[in-house]
Amino acid sequence: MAGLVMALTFGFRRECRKSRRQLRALQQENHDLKKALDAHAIVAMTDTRGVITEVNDKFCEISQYSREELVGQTHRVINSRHHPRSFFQDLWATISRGEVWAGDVCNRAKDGSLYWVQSTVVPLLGKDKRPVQYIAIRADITARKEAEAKTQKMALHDTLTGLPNRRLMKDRLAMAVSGKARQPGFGALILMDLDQFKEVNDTLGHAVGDELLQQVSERLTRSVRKMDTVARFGGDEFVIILDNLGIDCAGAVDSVRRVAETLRMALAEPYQLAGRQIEITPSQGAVLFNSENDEPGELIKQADIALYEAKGAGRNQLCFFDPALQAETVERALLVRDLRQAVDNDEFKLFYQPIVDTHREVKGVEALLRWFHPKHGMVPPDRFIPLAEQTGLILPIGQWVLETACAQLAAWQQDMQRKEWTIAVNVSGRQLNQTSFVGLLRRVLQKTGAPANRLRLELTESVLQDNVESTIAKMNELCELGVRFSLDDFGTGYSSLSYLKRLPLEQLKVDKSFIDDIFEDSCDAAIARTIVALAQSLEIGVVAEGVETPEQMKWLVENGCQLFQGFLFSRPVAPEELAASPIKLSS
Ligand SMILES: Nc1nc2c(ncn2[C@@H]2O[C@H](COP(=O)(O)O[C@H]3[C@@H](O)[C@H](n4cnc5c(=O)[nH]c(N)nc54)O[C@@H]3COP(=O)(O)O)[C@@H](O)[C@H]2O)c(=O)[nH]1
Repeated sequence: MAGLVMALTFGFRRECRKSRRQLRALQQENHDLKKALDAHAIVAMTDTRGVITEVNDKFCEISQYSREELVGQTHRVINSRHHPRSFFQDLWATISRGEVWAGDVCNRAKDGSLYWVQSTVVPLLGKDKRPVQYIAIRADITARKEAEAKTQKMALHDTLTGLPNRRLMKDRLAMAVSGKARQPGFGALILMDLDQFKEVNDTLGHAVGDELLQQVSERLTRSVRKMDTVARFGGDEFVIILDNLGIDCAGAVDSVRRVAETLRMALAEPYQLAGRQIEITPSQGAVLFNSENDEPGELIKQADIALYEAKGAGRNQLCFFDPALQAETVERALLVRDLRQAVDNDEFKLFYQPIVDTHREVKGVEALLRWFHPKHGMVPPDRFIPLAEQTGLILPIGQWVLETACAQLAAWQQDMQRKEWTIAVNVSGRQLNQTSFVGLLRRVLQKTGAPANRLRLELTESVLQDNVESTIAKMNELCELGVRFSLDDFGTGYSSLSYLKRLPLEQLKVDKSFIDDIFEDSCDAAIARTIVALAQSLEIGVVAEGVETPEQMKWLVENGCQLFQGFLFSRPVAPEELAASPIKLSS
């Protein structure tokens, strides 16, 4: 028995020593695990109410609170208010069920700075399988979140100005439009473009242009409410989204007008750039929206149409989108698209209208452009010349006209009947103002071999309104090449008689509108008579335009006019159809 007791005692002691060894080993393992966890993770333990019972050093380090300040508090102490209430409601619902919750949390440190943690909250369960406490294990992911935010900002913001870019603007517009389902009322989209930006870029360089865009962005942002969006649409185009403009349409229109005016005034203050004072004005197109069914892409197009109207109406102003304009604008846009191809596709033809003397002998012709559109047939110049002017396409088209007319003049040098004819070509202000215009015409004359003294350039009075001095200088340079000038549509503009005598003109053309009514309107007759007398006293020629009846011609001859153009003699025709002199009068 004693032997058995001893054996049991030894056995028991051995077992106890073994258990102690195992316990020490377990404690060591636990300690190592804790050390490893502390080195890597931010750890906190809470009770079931969320009161912090234990935190590790990393928690104190990242939150900047001491252990004493944290234990006994809930996690509210580090709440950043970044997440909505529902975020934490979801967290608590998950862990209260005894499930693990994982997610990214933005917290606020003691000094107010924000930090991000990737968080896993593990409930420790009691015998009844209900949580008795929670362990939160977190990793600092602030750097990753900052990098992500930076990438996202770059993807959604314009690098030059820092403003929301086109993509973000479209998102915000889509949000504002869809918000109409919950909150009725008007919002508005303003599309804005800087009227003189191209000149700033061209004359002062792109660096100055960039600085101007930055200053414009700041002024725009300062001029609207925080809730409004100012975005850069691209180039010198900006978009402003206004929301919550009320449920009354007229009131919303008034608000948009007020904001547009504020923006216009903000941009009107001179800019100091590259040691120069620069002034710019904006053109603005606006459209209202008040239904979640409005299409953001369509709204942008409509604001663009309104912007186009504002520019066409003289710039530096606001136009609202008018649905009636839409069809016309679409048609115009299609025509411009086709006009771009027209020279290359050989769709233009020059027609010629004779200019005759008192014996109906042809003395020259006016070249008049015709566009034979593959689908629409003949498009009248009144329809496409203004579009060509607005888009700058008048430059390549005008060059084609000059080349074709000069080639015709050169060809007529071999034709005894037409050798002496002149060709008058209409030249727009935009063409004449090109710095390279004199060189261009010199090259065309050389290339075609046309006699320069048979070429007439027809200018309208409007061309002479701006930069009179430089226009006179350019006209004199062109005269040295041998070409001559006519002043077209005379009497319809605001020509100053004082500079008329300084212009190197060969003739005035009396506008058709005066000839039309010489028998009905005594004023028109007096004006036509005065223009003829003026030309005589300036010792230059005069051509009466739009002569349609023999009576008109008789009256003009009696009043001293020597040259005539009009349907009475011939409509503009293709060169091969030009009648021989003297022209038989049409009945
Ligand atoms: N910059 C350029 N402008 C051009 C060019 N080609 C034409 N145009 C301008 O387009 C406007 C319309 O021209 P068009 O339809 O050719 O009309 C001309 C004549 O057909 C018309 N005319 C002439 N006589 C009569 C007449 O007796 N009755 C009547 N109803 N119409 C008549 O007048 C137009 C000529 O006008 P003008 O140029 O003022 O002499 C017109 O403004 C053209 O200038 C081009 O190549 N470049």
